[in-house]
Formats: sequence, structure tokens, C-alpha cells
Amino acid sequence: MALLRFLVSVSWRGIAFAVVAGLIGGAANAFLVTQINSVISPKPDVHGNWVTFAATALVVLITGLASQVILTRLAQDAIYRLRASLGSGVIAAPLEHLERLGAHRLMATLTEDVRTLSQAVAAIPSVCIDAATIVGCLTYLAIISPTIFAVQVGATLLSILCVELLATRVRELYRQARETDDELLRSFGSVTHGIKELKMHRDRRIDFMNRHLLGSARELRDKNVTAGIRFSYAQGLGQLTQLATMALILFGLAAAMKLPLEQMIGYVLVTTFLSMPMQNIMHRIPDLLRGDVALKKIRMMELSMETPHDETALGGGDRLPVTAARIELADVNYSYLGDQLPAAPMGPPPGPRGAGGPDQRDPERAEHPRPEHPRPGHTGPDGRGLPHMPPPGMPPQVSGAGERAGFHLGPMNLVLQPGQVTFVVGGNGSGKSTLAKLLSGLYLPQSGTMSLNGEPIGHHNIEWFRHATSAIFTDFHLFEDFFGYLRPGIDDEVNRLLQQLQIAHKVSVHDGKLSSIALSQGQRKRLALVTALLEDRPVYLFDEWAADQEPQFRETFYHEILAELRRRGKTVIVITHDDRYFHLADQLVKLDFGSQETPVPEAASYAR
Ligand SMILES: Nc1ncnc2c1ncn2[C@@H]1O[C@H](COP(=O)(O)OP(=O)(O)OP(=O)(O)O)[C@@H](O)[C@H]1O
Repeated sequence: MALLRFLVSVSWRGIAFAVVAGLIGGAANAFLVTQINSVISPKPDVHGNWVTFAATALVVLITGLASQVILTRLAQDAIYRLRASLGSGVIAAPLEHLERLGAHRLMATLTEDVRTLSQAVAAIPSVCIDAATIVGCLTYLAIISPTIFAVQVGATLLSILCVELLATRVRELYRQARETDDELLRSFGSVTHGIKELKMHRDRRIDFMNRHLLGSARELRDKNVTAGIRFSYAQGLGQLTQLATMALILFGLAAAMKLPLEQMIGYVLVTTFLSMPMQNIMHRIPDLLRGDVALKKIRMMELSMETPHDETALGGGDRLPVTAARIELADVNYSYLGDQLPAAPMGPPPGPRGAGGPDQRDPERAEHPRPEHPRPGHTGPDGRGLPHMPPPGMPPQVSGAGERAGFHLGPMNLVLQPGQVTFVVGGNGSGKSTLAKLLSGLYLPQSGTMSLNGEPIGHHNIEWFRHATSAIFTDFHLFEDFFGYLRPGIDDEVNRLLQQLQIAHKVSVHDGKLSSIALSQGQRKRLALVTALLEDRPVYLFDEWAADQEPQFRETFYHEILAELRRRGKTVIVITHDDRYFHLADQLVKLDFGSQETPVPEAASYAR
């Protein structure tokens, strides 16, 4: 079971201790049964006395407690590691992979899967202890009557088989329910983000509720109910098998084989002792099945630190950042591949651990190998071009049924110089933001060369390249703290910038923490600019930054802030639709449906 492998991977020593303690406990439990048996048996055993009973009970108590403590620690440690690994995994995953997964899937994994897995992992300690007790009791049964033992074990295996057969279907239902969870989370996302629209439009709201939110919720409920009922059948079947076995032994086997009374008493005692742990295990199985599904889902998300595209392995982060940046793009192409899942984003080649191929490290991956990530200009194993990817400069192809055609940007050829302001312009969806993600190092070109000060950029130095740029994207996030900037005098620096950007009356900073971020969109963008200016990096990238600013401050931005950055030798990239300011650019890059238009010698020709 993937769940157990996961727990063992956290600490096999801990598991080994817990298992040994559990087995001792199980054996002590069995011995307890012999003690009771010796007292109530028609031929009382002289060895059975209260001191031995008390000593055995103490062993049962201590070993049970010890394995419970060890396994609880282990389970919580596993959950902690999982949370830590998922958190870092999200940060480490390439942006394009996260974009393809979508926020709703990420949220479902970070909340639902982790919660489900926690429940499953937390159930494992008691399951282990119960299993040890069952082993102990069955061993005792084997000693008192090998015949009864054989029948009992046969019947137990039969009921396990019945439960397992039904559990396969139940597992599949839980898997489907988990997929529906993604949809439900997507609907909840629409509720929170689209609350204004839903409130304003009754018919849309009703339709949305019925078809999406309630639809997914109903489906989830039905799947869970069906799974629960099927599992109850499985439990019933298991119980029936056990009762039938008991009847067979008590009323058939005992008479047929003339089993002595002591053996029968021992058997009854053992089954009484067994019923509790067996029931416990049965009740925990749904939790374990759901946990197994959650773990597989987490692995499928490819967010684990073990994945070969782990960005923490990217190079160049420890190099000194450049002070002036000349960025050159030569025949650079980039394509989105639609939204198929699971995706195999670009990433550095697998490290030494992956030398045997990722499939060797994870048997589940071997079952579901990740598709190759086709790149423009690359060929498939048969030597022909791979599907979906247009050759450089060509429009995207419409792919097979159910897949959305991607978008292609390029080939891009441009040079961005220090002390130069470049405007990137073009219609909606022409690829400006995609170019911004390339220029800031969030995406890597799929073909062509992007270089910084003459050094080609790849996975080996992408972190170094990213550190050259301060970017404010259209969908930027504002942190309340100035993470990573806590240097002496930071408050004064920030407050001075807040004054300059005319928002000091709305927000202040104390110990690197902003007093508020409940601001208008324009004010929030000014705060983002504060962070960017604090970074003082050689490249500044603004994606439609001025669009939400009042006319007066827009003037300040284009005439003063950009001029100041140019004067300080910064390489400035401004994505804008505002043609009133095009004449202020040193260079204009115009995009049209992903293609770069022939450079216009006079930037002013775009001006009104
Ligand atoms: N993560 C993504 N996955 C797949 N396709 C994407 C993704 N992001 C953008 N696209 C597609 O790429 C194209 C270019 O998008 P981009 O955001 O670069 O355009 P833009 O020029 O910035 O547009 P706008 O002016 O409207 O902001 C669009 O057709 C869009 O559908």
C-alpha cells in the first residue's frame, strides 16, 4: 500500500520499533487469553494466578502505549513533512506547470488531500496495534487447536478477499469523488472571485448553483454515499463469513471432531478478544482507502520535491547579480500546450537520482508515465515533428478532440539595453504577458537563445537571470511583510518611497510590516512599485502598471519614474496599451497574435 510505503519512507526505524512493540503487545494479549483460559477451563491450570495476569496486563499496557506514542509521532511527522514538501513543491514547480494545474487543483491538494492523508496516517497506529493483537491471538489459537486455527485463518482470508474485491470498486469511487472535489473547489473559487457578478445576476446565479456548485456537491455526495454503502456490504460480508465460521466450528467441527471443551473455551475466548481489533480495522479501512487515493493524487500533481523538474535545483542563485543588464532574444519561441493533464513541464534534466529514469523511483509513475513535453523544432522518436507544436513562427495547430489548441509566441528577436526604455505593445492576447514571463525568467524559451550580458540563459543560470529583474505583473500579489528585505533602516526607506508615490496618507510601515493592504487597485500597484524600487535591480518590467492610475499619476509614471530609471541605467520594459505615451519609448516592440512585427525605426510614429 502506497500509504505504508510513505510512512516507512519517513522513518523505517520508528516503524520497526512500533511493530516490535506492537508484536510484543499482541503476544502479551494472547498470553492474557491463556491466563483467562487457565482460570475458567474445566481443568484449572495451576500456573494461572493474579500476579502473572497483572504482569501480562502491564506488558500489554506498556507496549501498546509505546507503539501508540511512536506511531503517533511518526504519523504527525509524516504529515508535517508532507505539508512542508507540498509547500516547497508548489514554490519549486515551474510556473507553467502550476498554471496548467490551476488554482483549484492546487487548493484541493493543499487542503483536501492533506486532510484526508492526515486522517489515514493518523489511523495507521491503531491499525498496526490491532493487527499485532490479531496475530498474537491467532498464534495462541494455533497452539491450542491447529484445526480450529486452520479453519479460522481460512475464513479470515476469505473475508479479507471479499472485502478486498468490493474495496477495489470502493477505491475507484473514492478516486472519482476526489476528481469531483477538484470541480467543487473550482466552483467555490468562482463563488469567492465572482461573488459580485453572481449577486448581480439572478438567472446566472441559479444556473451556476444548479449546474456547477450543487451539481458537483451532489455528485460528490452520491459517490461518497455509494462508496460508503458498498463498503458496508463488504463489512457485512466479512462479518457474515466470521459468524458462519463460528457456527461451523461450534456446531459442526466441535461435534464432528469431538474437540475437547478446553479447546472450545479457548476458541471462544480468542474470538471474543479478536472481535474488537477486527472491527476497528474494518472501520478504519475507508480512511485508509481515501488516504491512498489522496496520496496518489498528490503524486500525480508532480509537486513533490522528488520530481525531476524541481526548481530548487535550478542554478545561479548564489552568483552575484549583475549591475547592468543587456538582454538579447535571438529567434526565441514559446508555446502553450493547451490544458492537458498531467503535464510534464520543462525542467532541468533529472539529477543523479533520476539516472535510472524517474519511473524507477516511483512504481506509480511507471504505471502512468509522464508524457514527453514536445518542443518546437524537436522531433519525435519516429523522426517526425511532435504533435501540437507549430514550427517557429507558424500559428498553432488545432489538436485532437478534447484538447485546446495552444498559443505560439515568436520567433522573437530583440535587444534590451541598459538605460533604454522599451515599450511592448499589441492587442489583447497578442502575447505581451507571455513575453514578460520570458524576459523575467519565469518561462524559458523552448527554442532560440535568450542571453544576459552575452551569457545564454538555461536551467543552469536561470535563478541568476531572475535576480536581475524587478517585475510587476498584472496579477501581482502584495505581501504584507517585506519578506527578505529586513535590513536596517528599511522602514525609513519604505516610508520615503510611500511619500514619493503619494500613498503615505493611506499606509505606513513598521518593522517591515505594512499597516494595511486594503487599498484600491491603483494604490496597491503603487505599493508593488515600492517593493520593486526597494529591490533596485538592473531590469524593471511593468505589465500594464499605469492602467489603474489616475491621469496625473500616470503622467508621473511615464514622465518621471521611467525617466529616472532610464537615468539610473536600468533596462526598462513597459507593457502598455496607452498610445499617448508611445513616443516616450526608446524602442517599441509590437506583437500581433504572437508574432513580432517588423521593428519601426521611429518610435514616435506610433504617437498620436
Ligand atoms: N497559462 C496559459 N496557458 C495556456 N495559454 C495561455 C496561458 N496564458 C496565456 N495563454 C494564451 O496565450 C495568449 C497570449 O496571452 P498573453 O497574456 O500573453 O496576452 P497579452 O498580450 O498579455 O494580452 P492582454 O493585453 O489581454 O493582457 C492568449 O491567447 C492566452 O489565451
